[in-house]
Amino acid sequence: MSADGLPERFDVVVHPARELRGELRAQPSKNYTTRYLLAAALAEGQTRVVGVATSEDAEAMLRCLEDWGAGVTLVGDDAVIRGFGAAPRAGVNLNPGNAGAVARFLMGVAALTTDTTFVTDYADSLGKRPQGDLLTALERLGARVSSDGGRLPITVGGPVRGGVVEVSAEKSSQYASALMFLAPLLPDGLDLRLTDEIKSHAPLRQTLDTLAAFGVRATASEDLSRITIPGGQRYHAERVTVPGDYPGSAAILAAAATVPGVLRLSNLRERDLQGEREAVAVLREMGADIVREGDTLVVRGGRPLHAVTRDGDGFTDAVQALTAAAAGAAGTTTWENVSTLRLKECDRISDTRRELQRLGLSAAETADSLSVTGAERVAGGVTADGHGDHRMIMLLTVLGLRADAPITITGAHHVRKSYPMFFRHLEALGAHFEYRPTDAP
Ligand SMILES: O=C(O)C1=C[C@@H](OP(=O)(O)O)[C@@H](O)[C@H](O)C1
Ligand SMILES: C=C(OP(=O)(O)O)C(=O)O
Repeated sequence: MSADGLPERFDVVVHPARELRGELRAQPSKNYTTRYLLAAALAEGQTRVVGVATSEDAEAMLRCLEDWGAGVTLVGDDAVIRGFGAAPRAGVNLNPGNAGAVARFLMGVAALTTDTTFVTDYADSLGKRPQGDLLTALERLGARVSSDGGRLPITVGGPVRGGVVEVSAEKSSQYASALMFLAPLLPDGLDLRLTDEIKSHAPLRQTLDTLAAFGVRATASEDLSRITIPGGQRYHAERVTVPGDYPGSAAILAAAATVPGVLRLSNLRERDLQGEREAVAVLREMGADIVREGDTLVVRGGRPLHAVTRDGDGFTDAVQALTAAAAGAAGTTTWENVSTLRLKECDRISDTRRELQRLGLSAAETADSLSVTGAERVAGGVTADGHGDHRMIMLLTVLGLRADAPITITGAHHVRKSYPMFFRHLEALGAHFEYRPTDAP
């Protein structure tokens, strides 16, 4: 059994919920957890990271940082990190699990070592995701890079001095973020030129926010196409606190908006650089009753919703949760400009369209958009594929809560990648699940 009391690997049976009612505290942010832990390890001395996430991605970052020589002590909900500064241990094999941001950020920093090799057990997920744009930028800086056609396993080695370098931001913002973490520790720093269409601006601003929190000077053009970080700097922060997680909360908010009841969800600060805070505005635009009381959102569920058309790139990690709400909204909802969704843990455009259709919903896709036509009822009584993707599992779960008959989701344990307490949180609101152990990975 795992810490959440659930089987190590399981399929979940989602029973329809008549009502969701109660209070929850949003879990710690995945994006800020990975950033603060890495920055703390790049500092010399000790940093307390208050309220870190306990997800698989957080554990992956902690594991890799320890392998690189950081001291990690978990004290209650906090992680106390003794950093290795600009000298991660050389000759190490790092395993980032299935965590894309962890893998990318560490591949950038690996230019501080003579050689670091990155491997993964998730050949069909992280192993398939593209790394070429980051590797090209690292090679332009003089790093030695070897890969399997731009995919893991990958070895990166320095030293590099820094300077002017271009990096494409069209497939992922994580490549640029990776170089931003490396930059201040290089002799010459980095003058980053982000090329092609820049996607996922919000995580780039979260990276800038993290550098500032650790005393690192950086300047960026308003459109983020140019980011300049002087070299010879040091990371330093005594203590940082991880804010609440908007991407995972978007699934809870979608559930609360589509099922009758009242939810109070706290620990979601109004001023926050996570793009997925926009999920609140989108749900309101759809007709949901959501009121903010400071850092708490109050949702009164069950109101009729209507479709919207939105550019989804600004809240990429909330698109699937919002799709679950859109599946019950009158009309056809379209998320535009979401091509990067094809490059996540699964192809979140085609695989989501397929699962929606499997549940009897009308859905469509183009190269960079996903649409769903809402239906008053979802029949349920089917087994859906979780695709090993935490956000697909959350989408399907929210649909199951509203279905006429139970929905079974395969590989539901993969929700632990970002939200280990997801099912327990919904149970606290009155949802009912069955957990069926499985030998499937
Ligand atoms: O920088 C980050 O922490 C992240 C950036 C986003 O990825 P892309 O930049 O690839 O869209 C997001 O989907 C991911 O969950 C986390
Ligand atoms: C894609 C995600 O994360 P990552 O890119 O870090 O794997 C996500 O959290 O939805």
